[in-house]
Amino acid sequence: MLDRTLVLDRLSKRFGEVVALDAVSFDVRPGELFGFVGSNGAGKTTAMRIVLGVLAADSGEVRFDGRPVTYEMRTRIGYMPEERGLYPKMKVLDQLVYLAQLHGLAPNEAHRSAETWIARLGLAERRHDEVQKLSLGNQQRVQLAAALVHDPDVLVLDEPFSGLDPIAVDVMSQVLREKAATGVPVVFSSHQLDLVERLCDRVGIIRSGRMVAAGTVDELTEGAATQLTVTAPQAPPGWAAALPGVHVVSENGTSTVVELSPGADDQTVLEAALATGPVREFTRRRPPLTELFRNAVTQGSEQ
Ligand SMILES: Nc1ncnc2c1ncn2[C@@H]1O[C@H](COP(=O)(O)OP(=O)(O)OP(=O)(O)O)[C@@H](O)[C@H]1O
Repeated sequence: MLDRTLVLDRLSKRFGEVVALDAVSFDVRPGELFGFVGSNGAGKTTAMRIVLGVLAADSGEVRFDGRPVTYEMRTRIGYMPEERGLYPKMKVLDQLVYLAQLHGLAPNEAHRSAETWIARLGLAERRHDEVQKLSLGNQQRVQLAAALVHDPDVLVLDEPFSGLDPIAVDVMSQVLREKAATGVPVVFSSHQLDLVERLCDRVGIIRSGRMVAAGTVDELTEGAATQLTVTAPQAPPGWAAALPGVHVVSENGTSTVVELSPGADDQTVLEAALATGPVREFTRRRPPLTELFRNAVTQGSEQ
């Protein structure tokens, strides 16, 4: 039976003294959008390059369909490299046709596919322009088209959203969702965590070459301390600061976010809020991915 899961299994890579990856493992399942996040220099690009075979791992293995990824299988991966990889002087259509043929499509198929993606990504008026004459955002659209033009079985995209305007972000998001919906595993790196949270089925967080968390945002939230949002318009600033087992995360106008220590009672917070006057909101809050990320990348580090 086919198992179209992309598996990174204990990948390690050093550059001299620098340990870029230390036994990094995660998998991207068929039909899944997987967000790969981590601070600058955490190892995302290195891991993606190893998946593509642009770099060799010191140890560990990449598998797809249950088998180690070979050179032939790599031609079935759509890749958007961080450094981008287009020929600046080639025209958009020519470039896409060329890349599609390089990946094994017959000339007429290559043409058809290139035209399809040019239309889908809003590049019709630019199809005979040299890539170097396009705006950066449009170059990025061409780069996405280049990753998709050979109808890949896997998509690996290094920061595909960086530098895109909101419309282009929507187009990119939609295309990635559609591609995943056809059963393709899609992994992309990004520093735009709100976008990752909105778009991805699962998220992996890497810190200094080690995976520190992977799962759905709900799974990553499990075990996090309970947080409450309390809106009490007449409460004086700092009203919650002295409550036992309560840590004030933020105070924004009349709205206060507090975190409870294990065993602390949310009713104590409610009573304290009510003692100040009316309470307009009292809800449990799911920490956003940015907060989980901040905790994951700072926990256990020296700073
Ligand atoms: N070719 C190389 N030679 C030496 N060191 C390298 C090389 N490529 C990466 N590194 C180092 O490996 C570590 C991981 O880098 P990598 O580019 O994978 O991080 P990243 O998570 O993609 O970062 P960013 O978010 O900034 O793109 C960094 O310390 C980087 O300096």
